[in-house]
Amino acid sequence: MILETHRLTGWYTKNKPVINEVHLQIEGGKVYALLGANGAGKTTLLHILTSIHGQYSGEIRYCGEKLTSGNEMRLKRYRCFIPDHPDLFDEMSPLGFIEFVHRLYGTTPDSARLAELCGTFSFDQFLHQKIGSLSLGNRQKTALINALLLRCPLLILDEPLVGLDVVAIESFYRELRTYVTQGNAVLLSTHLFPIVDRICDEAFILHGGTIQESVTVSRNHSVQETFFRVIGHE
Ligand SMILES: Nc1ncnc2c1ncn2[C@@H]1O[C@H](COP(=O)(O)OP(=O)(O)OP(=O)(O)O)[C@@H](O)[C@H]1O
Repeated sequence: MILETHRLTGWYTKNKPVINEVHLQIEGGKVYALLGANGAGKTTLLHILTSIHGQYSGEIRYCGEKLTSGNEMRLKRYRCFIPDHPDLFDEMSPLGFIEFVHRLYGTTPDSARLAELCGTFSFDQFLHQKIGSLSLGNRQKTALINALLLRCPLLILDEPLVGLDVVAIESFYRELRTYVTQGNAVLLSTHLFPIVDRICDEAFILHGGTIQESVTVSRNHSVQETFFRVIGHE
């Protein structure tokens, strides 16, 4: 199992949990969606999993190892997180950023794969520009290309399509599928059912602070219907 949580409870104000006793199991080879209404706690959950938010109880295990404050930096190599609006360094170029993050992970970017991804995402002409001068979509592509190059066992994405054009979205779908066929897993939060139907294998529905349903995505089963039933809307 790449990621497991046990009784994960997180809060901003003590005794007012935003997520409550969440159990997750994420295995390699699959793309998982995290669904929930506005304010359901999706970003909070992703921030707890990636050690951005530290007010939680319960257990998080990456590849069998329990996450603690002592091994946070070491276990970082098991996952890569892309927030909905990535906070990149404006003065750096995308290439500089990619090299910088790889150094933090104790590795170097694969230049052949970088060239391939730049082609896939029509990104060659932006690789040496200042990040601060890039459009939202191209900033998003910087974070995405970097994450795909890092090849962490788990890629975690918060609202990944923000800013991407239709061609980039198609490439993104293909790249995620390839990523998981190599034994990795992807966990993404989204409000968009087309992305769930198109690329996800499983969907977690977060409501009332807990995962109310874990749905296997298939042609015979409408995730959207289950979602509306769970959150109490027709
Ligand atoms: N920094 C914060 N301090 C206090 N409360 C917060 C903070 N961030 C989020 N919350 C609260 O936690 C709850 C969950 O918010 P969160 O952003 O995790 O939801 P979400 O499911 O990602 O929402 P959305 O779909 O709107 O992005 C909300 O009630 C929100 O107001």
